Amino acid sequence: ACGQSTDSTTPSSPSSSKPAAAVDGKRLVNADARTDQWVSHGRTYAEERFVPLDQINAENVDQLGLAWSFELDIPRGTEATPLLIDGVMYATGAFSIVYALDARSGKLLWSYDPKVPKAAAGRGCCGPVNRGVAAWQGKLFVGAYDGRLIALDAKDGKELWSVMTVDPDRNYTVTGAPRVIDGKVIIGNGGAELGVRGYVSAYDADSGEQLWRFYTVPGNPADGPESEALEMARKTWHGDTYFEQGGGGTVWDSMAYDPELDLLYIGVGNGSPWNIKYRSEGKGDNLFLSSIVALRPDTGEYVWHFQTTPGDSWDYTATQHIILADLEIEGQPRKVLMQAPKNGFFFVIDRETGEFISGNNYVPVNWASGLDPETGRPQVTETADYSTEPKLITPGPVGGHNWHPMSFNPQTGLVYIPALVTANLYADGPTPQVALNLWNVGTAPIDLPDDPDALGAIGQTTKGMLLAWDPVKQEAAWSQDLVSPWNGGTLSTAGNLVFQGAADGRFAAYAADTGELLWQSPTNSGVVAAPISYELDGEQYVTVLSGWGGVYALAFSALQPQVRVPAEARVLTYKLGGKAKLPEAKLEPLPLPQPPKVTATTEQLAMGRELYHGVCAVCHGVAAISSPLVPDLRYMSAQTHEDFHNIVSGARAVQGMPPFGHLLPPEQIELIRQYLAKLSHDLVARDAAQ
Ligand SMILES: O=C(O)c1cc(C(=O)O)c2c(n1)C(=O)C(=O)c1cc(C(=O)O)[nH]c1-2
Ligand SMILES: [Ca+2]
Repeated sequence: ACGQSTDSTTPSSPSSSKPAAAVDGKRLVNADARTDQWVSHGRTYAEERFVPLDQINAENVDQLGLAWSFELDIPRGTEATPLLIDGVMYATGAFSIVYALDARSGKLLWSYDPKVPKAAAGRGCCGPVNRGVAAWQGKLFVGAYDGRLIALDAKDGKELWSVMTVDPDRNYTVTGAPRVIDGKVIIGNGGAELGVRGYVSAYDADSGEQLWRFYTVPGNPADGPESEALEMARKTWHGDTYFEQGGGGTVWDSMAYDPELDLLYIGVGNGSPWNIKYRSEGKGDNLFLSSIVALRPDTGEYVWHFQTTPGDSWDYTATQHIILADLEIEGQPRKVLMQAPKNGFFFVIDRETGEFISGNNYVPVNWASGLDPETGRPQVTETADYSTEPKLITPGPVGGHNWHPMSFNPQTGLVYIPALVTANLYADGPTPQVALNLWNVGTAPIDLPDDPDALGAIGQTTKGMLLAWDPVKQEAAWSQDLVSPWNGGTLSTAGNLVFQGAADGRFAAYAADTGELLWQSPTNSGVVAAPISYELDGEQYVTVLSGWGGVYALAFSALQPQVRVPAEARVLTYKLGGKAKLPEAKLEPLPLPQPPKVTATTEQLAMGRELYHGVCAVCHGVAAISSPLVPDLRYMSAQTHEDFHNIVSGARAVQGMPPFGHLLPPEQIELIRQYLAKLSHDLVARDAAQ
């Protein structure tokens, strides 16, 4: 029983002598035909994340159970989509660790740890996550968080080559999955919150030699003319200081490829800093920020672009998942590209030309009143301008949709979006020097307002949605509300199902046509990754990685009190009648702290709060309310209070606490400590009052 393989190669078991991960151009281009494989990130080059299998379907999904699970080494943000090649599953975990598992049993075949220095966690915006590997002719490729692109022998995980793809003196990180096109490994990077210039590069799969690099924003004006594309882009920037702050435009996640048109599509991120006032004298479109750019994969040559947020000032990246599909629009077959970028508008673009076809907002937005019907250019409102006073803007910087992959079911014609409904109080703010390795976004630090009205407005509008979007009608078909905005990516199947994990520790299946919740099962930790499905020996499986994490999990526990999940990370594989059990979820309440005396004045505490939110909150959480991924500083012991200055200065760098001694003088560290002690006292007082 070899499933529905439609080519002559029979699936091999991991113990056979067949070469591992023998993926070539033919297999990648024809990936849709093999339901016993998942050979590239979005299953196919078009990245639909749709599996034409219906053994598990809306009628029997209630019998789905765990077949096996495998625990990962690091219980932190787990964002990877695994690959499934000839019976072997290739997954990645936090800090870019790679695992090869026997897909039938979940048994570990090998693992590879690139030994990313733990303190590097502080060099990225959003945690040391990794979204998966790519495969080509016996090799696997992983982008390590510290900027290396590493080739492994798929058979045993031995390192074959490793190249540094970034300037290690700037705050670049790599979180996205590489893609391979005709022997070229394509990889981008992140860092646009910390002052970098974005680009995407191609490396030779055999040798690791760099073949081309496409920068997404203009370089140092002092260096003279650049490529034609960048000369065109330069005309949309003002002043010449953007270069010192990087400019941004990182390509940190999405890519897709159309083999017929031979076009590689990349999703480009936000400006660095966010605030256009400090980047481009407050004006200009700033190409290719927040754009989808089409390139020739052989050379990296620019072909066309479509900018989703001209003059981005809100971290509205267009790095969100890109799906290629053929749709009938107004009676005409159209080759389209679809994206739901952070800015809240769903775009359907002609993927041959980059021409705008249609668009509409898929979540509430107040930064724009709509799109120009001809060009698709957002019509920006007064509300979006925070240059003179703070503004409550929707969506916030985590977007209406973040990196969590969506999926497209050609049978229902719907796109299933893991949507976020969020708002943020944007205000003009400082731009610390890039060399300080701090967030440098030119807006006030993330915080929540004390004003109960403003806080209420944010809290009430914050939720998650599994949103079924009709890309032809540009309207919702149905949606399901979720307690946290931050949930898993989606998978569509021919069994009229959509699979999605959730923040509150569940993996669920919904009817693709109606949205009815049909099945759910506990996952202990929260799920942010996207599932895959495949069949082995005639049986259909669904796999998803659990592991609560990513930027919202770290920073915004204060806004999602319902989400109390333990820090655990696993590969979870399900099948009909599966009987395996997960260990009991462990989430012990933390013992109440015995905080030291607060000696700071009210004014000093306010300064401590501001410093905390400027430096600490992106990992330890706004208002110091943290997820269990990193220590909740309100619960610090007396000993930790004593060691606080040393810890902040680097004493726990090997455990992953980045050193901040170079930028925080002892008086400021003390103010932060006092602020935290004050929060501890508040906690104790609240407990006593209950
Ligand atoms: O601008 C960038 O370079 C960049 C990089 C990344 C990243 O690499 O993870 C994220 C973001 N931005 C970002 O804006 C964002 O919301 C985000 C969420 C996550 C995550 O993994 O949860 N990464 C990133
Ligand atoms: Ca960003």
